Amino acid sequence: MKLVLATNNKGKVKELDQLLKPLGFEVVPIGQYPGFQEVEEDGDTFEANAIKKAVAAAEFTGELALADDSGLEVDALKGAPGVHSARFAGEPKDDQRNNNKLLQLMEGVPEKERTGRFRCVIAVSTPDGKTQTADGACQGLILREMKGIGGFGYDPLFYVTEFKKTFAELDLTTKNLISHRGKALQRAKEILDRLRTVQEG
Ligand SMILES: O=c1nc[nH]c2c1ncn2[C@H]1C[C@H](O)[C@@H](COP(=O)(O)OP(=O)(O)OP(=O)(O)O)O1
Ligand SMILES: [Mg+2]
Repeated sequence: MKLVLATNNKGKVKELDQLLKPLGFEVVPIGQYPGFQEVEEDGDTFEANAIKKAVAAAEFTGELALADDSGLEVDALKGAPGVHSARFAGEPKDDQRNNNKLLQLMEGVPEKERTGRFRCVIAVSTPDGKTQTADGACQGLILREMKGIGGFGYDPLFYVTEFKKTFAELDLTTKNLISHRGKALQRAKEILDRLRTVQEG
């Protein structure tokens, strides 16, 4: 069964692909459908944005579509950048500038107050516009300098105590096991299973 990934983020595609392939889905990134207009992510919540992206992709392609809206909540910044994570340092969205801005805002914040978490909401939408969501979170600390070269986004600054490593130092399989995205997808599996049972009878 075909499953369109409603994301242009190559890092997400890589992670979601590894999680979804074993489930037997034929995973196709939306980039392979020319002419798809990226939706404006103007929702107040991860959920609203994820739904918006999934619905648009399912409608455009006529296939089952899965979207991910995610971001980093930093306690010392009262939950920022949150839903605005991708464009934290303005347009165009840029991981390096976002990380630099985060480092700057966190200057002088003591160890104990450097807590935060990634959140992810996955939305699954059918071509007839029915949508279901699943969420996941992963707790960590914001480092004072970037560490590691893997992953994407804020990964080099996000330190997981349990592994004594940043997300950028973990291999894909380990990140998927513990990440916000991995956890959300674990929950989304049930949604996908049900949809497939209905479809394939
Ligand atoms: O595992 C992660 N590791 C590091 N950073 C992450 C992660 N997960 C989300 N993030 C950051 C990247 C981006 O700054 C924002 C997501 O924004 P978000 O709008 O959901 O994704 P996006 O614009 O990159 O791609 P798209 O909307 O096409 O799916 O949070
Ligand atoms: Mg986005």
